[in-house]
Amino acid sequence: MSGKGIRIEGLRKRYGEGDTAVDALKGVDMQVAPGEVVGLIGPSGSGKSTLLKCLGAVIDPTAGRMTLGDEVIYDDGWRVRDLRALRRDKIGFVFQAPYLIPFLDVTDNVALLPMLAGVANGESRAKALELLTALDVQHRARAMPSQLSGGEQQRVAIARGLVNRPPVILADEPTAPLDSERAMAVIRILNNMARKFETAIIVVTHDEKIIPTFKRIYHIRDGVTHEEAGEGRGFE
Ligand SMILES: Nc1ncnc2c1ncn2[C@@H]1O[C@H](COP(=O)(O)OP(=O)(O)OP(=O)(O)O)[C@@H](O)[C@H]1O
Repeated sequence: MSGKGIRIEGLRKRYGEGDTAVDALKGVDMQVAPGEVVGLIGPSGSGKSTLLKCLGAVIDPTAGRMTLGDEVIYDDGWRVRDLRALRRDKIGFVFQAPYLIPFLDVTDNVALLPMLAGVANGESRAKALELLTALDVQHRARAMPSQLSGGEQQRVAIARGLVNRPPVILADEPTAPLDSERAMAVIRILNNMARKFETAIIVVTHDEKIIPTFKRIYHIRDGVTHEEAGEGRGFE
């Protein structure tokens, strides 16, 4: 892989200490190239959420190494000073529930992140509209979240995850509440966006509908990942 994308080596996470310690990640290796969408699959308690939280700089790993592009962000300790800026600028999150802010309209829900990063309001809204257009939901730009269908809300949430053009997107069960057709639409969008913006995307999922679409899958069991070729059947 080139210097871009995300790479994890020997990542460990221990919760607690002594007799009650839980080793949730026991040396995870993973790499996702720019433009690639990989699946992360594993049974309950296998460490998926822990891995996403470490990748998203939401919790501290215990040991290992993480590289984002050419930058080492963690090497037995964080190597970036401002973790908030890392989360805001380098990592996009897409969750199972869209978690849109109910009192902001669609455009401002998406524009909020660049605004928080100091981008002028007009420019932030223009960025938001560009993505809403790419996701074919621009006709709802002035609507409030409660006025949208579930699929539209999820597309707005994807726009929000992408608006700062992060090199990495972490998607946690992004299709769980959607029917087959909408789930495929979300996967198609994530793949298109990955290619268009050179984003590395990791999708945690149990969703049997979308698992065959991945070209590569990481299985996590008991805190250890194993890579497998997926069916890569596409998503039409
Ligand atoms: N804050 C915590 N303190 C102690 N142990 C934890 C904590 N969070 C998770 N664990 C433990 O770490 C292990 C991995 O949990 P994790 O939530 O990462 O699994 P998961 O694969 O996301 O599970 P699920 O699919 O059920 O959400 C489990 O044994 C869990 O009990």
